[in-house]
Amino acid sequence: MNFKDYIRVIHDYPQPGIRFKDITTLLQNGPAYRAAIEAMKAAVEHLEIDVVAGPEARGFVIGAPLAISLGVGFVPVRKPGKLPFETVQASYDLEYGNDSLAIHKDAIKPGQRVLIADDLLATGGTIATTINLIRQLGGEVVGTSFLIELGYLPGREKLGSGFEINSLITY
Ligand SMILES: O=P(O)(O)OC[C@H]1O[C@H](OP(=O)(O)OP(=O)(O)O)[C@H](O)[C@@H]1O
Ligand SMILES: Nc1ncnc2[nH]cnc12
Repeated sequence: MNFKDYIRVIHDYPQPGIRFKDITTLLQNGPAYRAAIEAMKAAVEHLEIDVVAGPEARGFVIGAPLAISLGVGFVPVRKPGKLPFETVQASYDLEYGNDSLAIHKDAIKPGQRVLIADDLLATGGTIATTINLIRQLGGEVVGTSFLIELGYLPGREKLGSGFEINSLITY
């Protein structure tokens, strides 16, 4: 399946110069959505993953089905003020703007092998911050998995090394 055919590119959203990759057109197509999750699973199932973590919001619609297909749990990494228990939190810059993310202190057990999943790797700020939070809790990041990677931005470099970086579609 050519997954790129299911992504809608919107020019100058949310600001001039940005080519926004809209995944809603893939999500609304059951066979394409399922095939994308299965392809992402096939790329990471050798990693002996204990848990999948995904950042709010689009990381949920990729990370949660991926976790179910791998037979492991899912940890939501959320925008501030949303998680009810004690958290660790960090701020970061985006392709447009900036934001913060938080994770429950007991969400990851020391030594757990964590796969981070998201819809899209752009500057890498979101996932570099997620990696930082998971490592603060003693988790071992063994892989990162994306539906889309923007190859024209230095996201990979920002993530660092020591784990796999997988993406299904590259622009
Ligand atoms: O690599 P980066 O430059 O960090 O950008 C990628 C992130 O940006 C988008 O999320 P966004 O923060 O727009 O939130 P959303 O999922 O709630 O739409 C996207 O879903 C990734 O998480
Ligand atoms: N170009 C882009 N398209 C969709 N989501 C994004 N998140 C950050 N950059 C993006």
